[in-house]
Amino acid sequence: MGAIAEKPIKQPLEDAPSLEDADSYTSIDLGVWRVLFPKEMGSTGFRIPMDKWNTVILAYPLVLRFLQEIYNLNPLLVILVVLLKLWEGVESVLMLYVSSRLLQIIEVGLAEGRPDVHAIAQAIIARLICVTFTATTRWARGYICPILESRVRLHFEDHLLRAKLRLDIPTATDNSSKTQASAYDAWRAFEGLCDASQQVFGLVNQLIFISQQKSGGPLFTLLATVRPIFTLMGHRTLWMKPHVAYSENNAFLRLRSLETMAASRYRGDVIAGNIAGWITAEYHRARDALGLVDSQDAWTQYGTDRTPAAKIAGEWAGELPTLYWALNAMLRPAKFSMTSIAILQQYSSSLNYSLQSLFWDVSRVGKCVTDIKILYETANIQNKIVDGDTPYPRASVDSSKGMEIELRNVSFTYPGDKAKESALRDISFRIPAGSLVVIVGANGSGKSTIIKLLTRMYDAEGGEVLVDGLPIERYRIADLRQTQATLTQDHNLYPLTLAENIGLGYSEHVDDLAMIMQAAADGGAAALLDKFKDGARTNLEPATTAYGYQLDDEKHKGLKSVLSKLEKTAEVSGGEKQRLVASRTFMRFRTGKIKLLSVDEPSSALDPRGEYELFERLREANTGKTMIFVTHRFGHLTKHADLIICMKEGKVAESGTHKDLIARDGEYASLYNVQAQAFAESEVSPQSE
Ligand SMILES: Nc1ncnc2c1ncn2[C@@H]1O[C@H](COP(=O)(O)OP(=O)(O)OP(=O)(O)O)[C@@H](O)[C@H]1O
Repeated sequence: MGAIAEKPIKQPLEDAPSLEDADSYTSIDLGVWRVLFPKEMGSTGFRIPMDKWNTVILAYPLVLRFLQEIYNLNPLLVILVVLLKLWEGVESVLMLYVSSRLLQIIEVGLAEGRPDVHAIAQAIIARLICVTFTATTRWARGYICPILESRVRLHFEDHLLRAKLRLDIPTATDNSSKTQASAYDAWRAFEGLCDASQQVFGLVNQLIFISQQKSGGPLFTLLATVRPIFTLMGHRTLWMKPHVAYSENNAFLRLRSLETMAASRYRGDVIAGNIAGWITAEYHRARDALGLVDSQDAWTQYGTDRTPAAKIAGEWAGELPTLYWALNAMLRPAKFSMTSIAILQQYSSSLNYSLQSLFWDVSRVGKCVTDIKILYETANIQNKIVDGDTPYPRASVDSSKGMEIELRNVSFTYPGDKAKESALRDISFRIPAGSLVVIVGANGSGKSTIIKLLTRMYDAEGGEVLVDGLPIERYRIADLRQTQATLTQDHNLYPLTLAENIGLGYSEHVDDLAMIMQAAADGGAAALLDKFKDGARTNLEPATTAYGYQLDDEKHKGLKSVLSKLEKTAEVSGGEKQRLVASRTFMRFRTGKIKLLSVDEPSSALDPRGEYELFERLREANTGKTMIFVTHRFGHLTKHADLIICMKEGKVAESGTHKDLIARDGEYASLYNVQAQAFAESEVSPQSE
């Protein structure tokens, strides 16, 4: 261990992140954390966040629209929920009233030596009625709110589903905070607004009631509010402050990485690599290196008082009501009794509680309004890939052979890319309509990126991508996508039936089983569909709602077996998945509209026969289509290709037919020879022995 302990903790980050606009924020260090705040806000002390309230006020029309939408879902339910919430504000005052009334009646009875049984019984019955009504309204709230919640969530889920589905890739990546908005936020925002209104209503009721009581009065009411206001003003919280917290403590970052390695996704690698011992030793070493530096989350550390002064002052402020009745007892002894002291104590603790709840609920209003804004903004996010207005195909162009493509001096860098060089640098080539093109090249040379530009997943940064002689951006995206079929290894299976997974290649015919079975046969998935009891109707990963809690392996075997049956999902191999996705592409061909097929290494998991058959069937479907294949394997495809584009480091190294490129003896020939040589060696070796 001694030797290990001397090694430096590896730097998980090469450098501290370079922070831009350093003048616009201040920072504080909290243990392993650094927290950045916008400068105008400062990092410490209490400040009324006027900017936040301005945001709240300016968002008023949006909040109104939000409330209106919820109201329209079910007006009766909404009115009921709001009334029940507001009732909470009346209930506390009512309880104060009946409690103090009972105490006063008892006091009078005790003083006179003759308790007024009738009045006491009345007060107790009033109290019981109050308690029963309170319990009933609480039950009603608990019963009715979830019904409204479920309606609100489904409504906003639908809204968000549509908003998110229309986003293109660069926009979705750039707006990740907005696209993470959830329908639950909508309900939380509604509930937050109701709670804040209820707290304001309840507090106003209490203040009016207490200040008008003989044993209370305005001065007492004022004194009773000092402590909660004082405590809340001194309360430091990161919760509602705009901030960024991050850690550059290498020992801490190392601990977090090592801890993650216990997750189930690394299980296989950790066991196979036999590195459990190494992980634990490294963990201990990082823990020792961290020493006594506080690694609790930044929020907790920020809220911890540095000195006891605030606490002491808060407690003193809390003594003001006591001081009030103690002084009154001395100065006006005739007007004071133990009962009035007890009532005053009730008032002061009730005000304390209400003010704390009010502060908490009102401070949540800012977050509620922000959530509402995000919900609506998600639907208004402008896509980065701007739609064109030219229909495709154009009536004036003969596109019966397929799509004609030309790239002129195209350059492209992925958004936020950390690489030194762009993914594509000044590339040009032309693909005549109806050609079979193969793009080859080393890993990372830009092959897939070309396909992404042709399908408008991204737009080129420099240069032009022309489709049938017109810049691709001029066409309507929906038209272009209708005429393109893309088959890559990145495609996923949907959590739907196998038939739907294939049928969605042509969504208008997703129920046409005969067509789906034909597409499955073309894509090599027919045997796979036969494998399952439910055939094409099998859902590999049905959305599961089953969950078990606190189940003991031994004691609850029965329940565990029920759970494992309910959770059952079916697995398919990587090659089988590729066959299903390929079948989806064949289904897509049946639309009869496809003019460009882009195939990007979709066969990595297929056996050699499967791959051969897939490519043959794709080639056979070439009528009226331009076909572009990205591949690392030099076989019959490259031999059949009308054009081979050989990429190197983001540029076109060379292009031509197989024969041309072999004769040129350049990059393509060198890549080809590496594969050809392996077969040549294995063929000659037995003879040479
Ligand atoms: N989403 C992305 N974000 C940032 N950089 C990316 C992204 N996708 C690819 N790149 C980078 O762009 C460059 C070109 O990638 P591309 O996927 O086009 O290469 P490729 O030739 O298809 O590679 P391979 O043969 O490994 O599939 C690479 O340097 C890669 O790291």
